[in-house]
Amino acid sequence: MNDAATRAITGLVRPIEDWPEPGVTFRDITPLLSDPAGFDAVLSAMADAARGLGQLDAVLGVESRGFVLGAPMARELAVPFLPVRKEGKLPAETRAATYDLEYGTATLEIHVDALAPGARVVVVDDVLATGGTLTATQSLVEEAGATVVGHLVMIEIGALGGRGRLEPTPLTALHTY
Ligand SMILES: O=P(O)(O)OC[C@H]1O[C@H](OP(=O)(O)OP(=O)(O)O)[C@H](O)[C@@H]1O
Ligand SMILES: Nc1ncnc2[nH]cnc12
Repeated sequence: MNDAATRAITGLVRPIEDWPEPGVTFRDITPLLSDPAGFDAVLSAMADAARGLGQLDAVLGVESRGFVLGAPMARELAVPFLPVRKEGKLPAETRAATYDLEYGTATLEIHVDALAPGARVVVVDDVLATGGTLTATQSLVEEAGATVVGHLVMIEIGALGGRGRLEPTPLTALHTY
């Protein structure tokens, strides 16, 4: 693992206790995003991990923090960036998946014409908690006849067991709490 990325995450991601509800330790990435060297280290490490997954046809980013990481990664890898959005935001025909979060429920959507059958994609997000977000995203990809070759997150919250829900699809996390 990239030491500069690990240092950036452990030094710049801020724990906020009992937010957005009691019992949750929220991992706030905003201090890292405002540190250009730290942000660059994390993006480089994530792009390196994505290159290790072999040929990729697209990077999918999950709204909203997955956009912040996924779009610059797609640019670095020179592949399309495809947004997976919260309900009601995408203008053309969509498919949808509803899922549970650590603190609520949500629905994600993707444009029906975003993915070609057979496409190989990586899904990018900032945090893996319960795995609901990435599981729902994978189901959207598979409904399109495409394949998630890997999930890629900056931070894994190990105690919530999300990794197990994603098996056998590989998950790379730059840092696990
Ligand atoms: O593994 P899970 O339990 O699904 O949780 C992880 C998801 O929760 C957060 O997003 P959130 O839905 O809070 O939206 P945001 O990125 O717009 O803040 C985070 O950015 C991940 O997408
Ligand atoms: N504890 C947490 N911190 C940041 N983002 C999250 N998404 C789900 N759980 C989270």
